[in-house]
Amino acid sequence: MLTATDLTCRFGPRTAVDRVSFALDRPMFLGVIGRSGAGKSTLLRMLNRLTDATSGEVQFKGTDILRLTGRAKRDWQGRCAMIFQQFNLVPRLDVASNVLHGTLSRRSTLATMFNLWPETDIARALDILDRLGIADQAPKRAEALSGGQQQRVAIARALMQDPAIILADEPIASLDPMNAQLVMDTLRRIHDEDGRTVIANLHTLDTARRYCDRVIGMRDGRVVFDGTPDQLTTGAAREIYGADASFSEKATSTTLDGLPPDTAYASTMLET
Ligand SMILES: Nc1ncnc2c1ncn2[C@@H]1O[C@H](COP(=O)(O)OP(=O)(O)OP(=O)(O)O)[C@@H](O)[C@H]1O
Repeated sequence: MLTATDLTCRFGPRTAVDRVSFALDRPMFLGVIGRSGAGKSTLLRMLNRLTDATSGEVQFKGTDILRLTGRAKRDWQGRCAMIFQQFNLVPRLDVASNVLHGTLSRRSTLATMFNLWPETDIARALDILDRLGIADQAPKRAEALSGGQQQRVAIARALMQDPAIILADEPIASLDPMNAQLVMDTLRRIHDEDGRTVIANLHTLDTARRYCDRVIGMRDGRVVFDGTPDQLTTGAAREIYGADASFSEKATSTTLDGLPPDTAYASTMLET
């Protein structure tokens, strides 16, 4: 279905992603973990064509993704929607309009300028918001919502494109544990109910273990782990995070509440 072969990205002398290969033979929930700078965001951005690969190949259902240009490239970016850590909403715009912006790639400039949305699109946007439990927020400005609500609006905007794949670049890194869980539950539900593939960059092991069918671990641009959550042992985590024998599982946990302050601090250091 989706195959990456020897995917590489160099920024000058720096190799951000180094010959990464993986194949998804069916829709799944894939987690990508690794410490800061491991190349996770660059990998996702290459899949979506936001960043140009230096070499390698990406195939989706027989299409050579890295060769797409113009309209075909924009269509791919719709089928492979991306959500970001900082939500990337228009803060002063109402929630419903933010969601409707998910259809921008197939609208005329004139219709966009005059904020003219077809009724069918408006009804669909409201249905999606309802499904994600935030329909009552539709008239509010995006900036008035909590972080967890804003991320669900971003997911709703992605769903407007009816994507086959959702790429989530650290979707919960700015959220408190409760909102992080809400957002991860939402992404998992979208995979389970719609059969969409979700590929999520995650900072924490416990989240990867809990939500993913498969986990890829990156270190210095390379894949150093590719397996199921069960195979993600403390030893495997050490290999991914490059930590020494003092490596603590708790230091990559999102559940900071029960941890002593210094452990929570260590977690923050690993995560940023
Ligand atoms: N546009 C760019 N120009 C130059 N270097 C870049 C660019 N984007 C990323 N890099 C470098 O590539 C490497 C991988 O970065 P990337 O953001 O993909 O890592 P990451 O694992 O997603 O890290 P983080 O969790 O901090 O976002 C880093 O060394 C980063 O500094």
